[in-house]
Parts: sequence; structure tokens; C-alpha cells
Amino acid sequence: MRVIKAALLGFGTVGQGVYEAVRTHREQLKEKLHAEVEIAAVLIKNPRKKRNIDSSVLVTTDFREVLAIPGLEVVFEAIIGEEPGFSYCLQAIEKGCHVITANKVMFARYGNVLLEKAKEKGVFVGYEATTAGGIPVIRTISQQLQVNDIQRVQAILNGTSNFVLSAMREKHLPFEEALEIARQHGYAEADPGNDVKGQDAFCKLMILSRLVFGTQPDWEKVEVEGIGGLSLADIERADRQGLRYKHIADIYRDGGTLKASVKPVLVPPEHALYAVEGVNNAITIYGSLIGKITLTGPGAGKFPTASAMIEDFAAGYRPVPQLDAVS
Ligand SMILES: NC(=O)C1=CN([C@@H]2O[C@H](COP(=O)(O)OP(=O)(O)OC[C@H]3O[C@@H](n4cnc5c(N)ncnc54)[C@H](OP(=O)(O)O)[C@@H]3O)[C@@H](O)[C@H]2O)C=CC1
Ligand SMILES: N[C@@H](CC=O)C(=O)O
Repeated sequence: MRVIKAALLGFGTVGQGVYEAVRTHREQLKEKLHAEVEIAAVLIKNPRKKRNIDSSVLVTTDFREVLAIPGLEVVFEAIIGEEPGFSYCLQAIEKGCHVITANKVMFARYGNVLLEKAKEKGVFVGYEATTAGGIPVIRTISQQLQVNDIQRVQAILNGTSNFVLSAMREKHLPFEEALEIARQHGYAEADPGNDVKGQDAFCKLMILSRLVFGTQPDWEKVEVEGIGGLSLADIERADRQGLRYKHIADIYRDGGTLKASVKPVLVPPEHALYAVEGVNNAITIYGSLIGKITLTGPGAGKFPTASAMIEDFAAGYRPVPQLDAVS
């Protein structure tokens, strides 16, 4: 059977999720792709950390060793920040590898460059995992809403912030304690400031903006506010009034310009995002034909994110299924 050689960049929450998913779903991958998937290399930063990685896998801190692997076809990128993530993805594409990334900070800024380069090189770039964890929002928009004119997207895009708000309201936990639990679950970023100050949701909104509207608003003009200004008393008072604070990313066209904001909003029970709790994310899309739909599901964490990456991988390798295909 043919072997698809892949490399993993990063072996944290997401990288380990992909590594384990390739093992636990080996049979499903074989059946769908008619190929074995081999993780041939794992790139990490700290060579002294103990890791549970098979001894046949190259574990290295040197990306050149990864790229030098003969027959390498796919790079899963799950490291932190714009660089070196962007340079690594670009080099992988230039070498003719498919790239699947979870790195939204990098992709919000450089997504276009990578997608253009991938087109030129005849490879694919999967970025489902960058936005809303396991929810297939990128594929839903790009494949199932191609004809609809999308007028607006309103979403909860940060699992950590939503988890913290829920834990404060439901369990009356102080902010710091709720955030620490989110961190222990692997939901939070390496720097959780990016979650609770709104930057993570901002990056995801910019990725959606490019996909939906073909462009992004001026980053400087987007109002970005995190949940840090909300006290337990604020949240409990809202609850007594039958309202909930939700951290909402919103984008819509206003004449010729895109208006976007990322901030806590007080919502009533009839709002589509009111009942979204814990680590879940949700995306409400307003389309010209479909009307209003809301996609909901886990927005962060090891396996939901790995699911998005593995599904990108499978979708990239499989021909587009016919409408009546059953397998
Ligand atoms: N956690 C989540 O639920 C989600 C995370 N993401 C994104 O996925 C990416 C990874 O997140 P997560 O797994 O949580 O992060 P972690 O902090 O758990 O892991 C990061 C991994 O990247 C490695 N790394 C960091 N910098 C470098 C570098 N310069 N060179 C090589 N390796 C490097 C680290 O190496 P070492 O182990 O040696 O420290 C570590 O293995 C991030 O971009 C994040 O925004 C996306 C969706 C969900
Ligand atoms: N830190 C992020 C992880 C997923 O993108 C979040 O909490 O949503």
C-alpha cells in the first residue's frame, strides 16, 4: 500500500492530537485514502522535554532536516506565532508539500500569500483548524455557501473566553481560577493574554473575512476588547436580569467598507449565541439564499482541533465526492 509521509511542526496540545489521531484512525484513513499515513518527523523547540514519540520518528529542532526527508508530502503546522510558522509553511509549499495549519496568528496575516503560492505549486493548504476548533466553518462557507451572498458573520470564536464566562456564571468562579482550568484543558494559547484580550478571536475573524468577503478590514480600525474588564459581579448581575455576556466577533459590509468588532456583548435568551456555553464556539452566518444559520461545536482542545486538521488532510487527498456518494 502507498505510504503518505507527513511531518508535524509542534508537539503541544494540537500536535499531539494529530499524532494520536493518525494512530487511532489509521484504518479509517486507509479505507478513505487507500494509503498508510506515516508521521516521519516531529519538529519541536525544546529538545530536553520528554515526549511519547515512536523511536522511528525523527524528532528535531532543525526544520531543514524535516524538509530534507525524501518523499515528504504533507506538513502539519501547529507552532506558535507568525514566525517561524510562516517561513516554514512557505518553504514546505515551495518544496511541493501540502500544508495544513492550525496557526491562526500566522494565517490571519499570511493566509493569502500561502494560498497563492500553493496554487502556483499545485498543492493544497488546509486551514480549518485555525478558526473555531473542530467546527467545519471554513469548508461550510467555501463549499456549501459558494453562491449565497454572505452579508454578515457574528460569532463566538474563542473557546477559552467562552469557557471562562460560563464558569464564572455557572460556578461563580473568579476569573483567574476559570482561566487556569481552561489552560489545564489545553484550550488557552501559550500566552492566554491572546485569548482574554480578544486577539485570538480577532485573528479568526480576519481569516473568515478573507474567506467571506475576499478582503480584510483595516486591522487598526477593528474594535478589539477582551473579557478581562468583566467582573464576577457584572456577570452575576446580568444573569439575574436574564442576560448573558458573550464575547462576540462581528463583521458585515456597510456600503463599500467592512465594519468589524470583537468585544463582550450582553445578549438576551432569543439571541442565537446566548446558549453557547463552555469551550464551544458558534458562528451565525447570514446568507442571501439560506437566511440565518448557526454552526456550533467545540472551539478548542486537542481532539476537536486534530479533527479539523485530519479532515483537511483527507479532503485534500480525496477527489471531491459526488452528491450521491455513500463512502
Ligand atoms: N490549543 C488549541 O485548542 C488550539 C490551538 N491552535 C493553534 O495551534 C498552534 C499550537 O497550539 P498548541 O498545541 O495549543 O500550543 P502548545 O503551546 O501546546 O504547543 C506548541 C508546540 O509548538 C512548538 N514550538 C513552538 N515554537 C516553536 C518553534 N519556533 N520551532 C519549533 N517548535 C516550536 C512547541 O515546542 P516544545 O514542545 O519544544 O515547547 C510545542 O510543541 C497555535 O498556533 C495555536 O494558536 C488552534 C486551534 C486550537
Ligand atoms: N486558544 C484558542 C484555541 C483555539 O483556537 C481558544 O481558546 O479558542
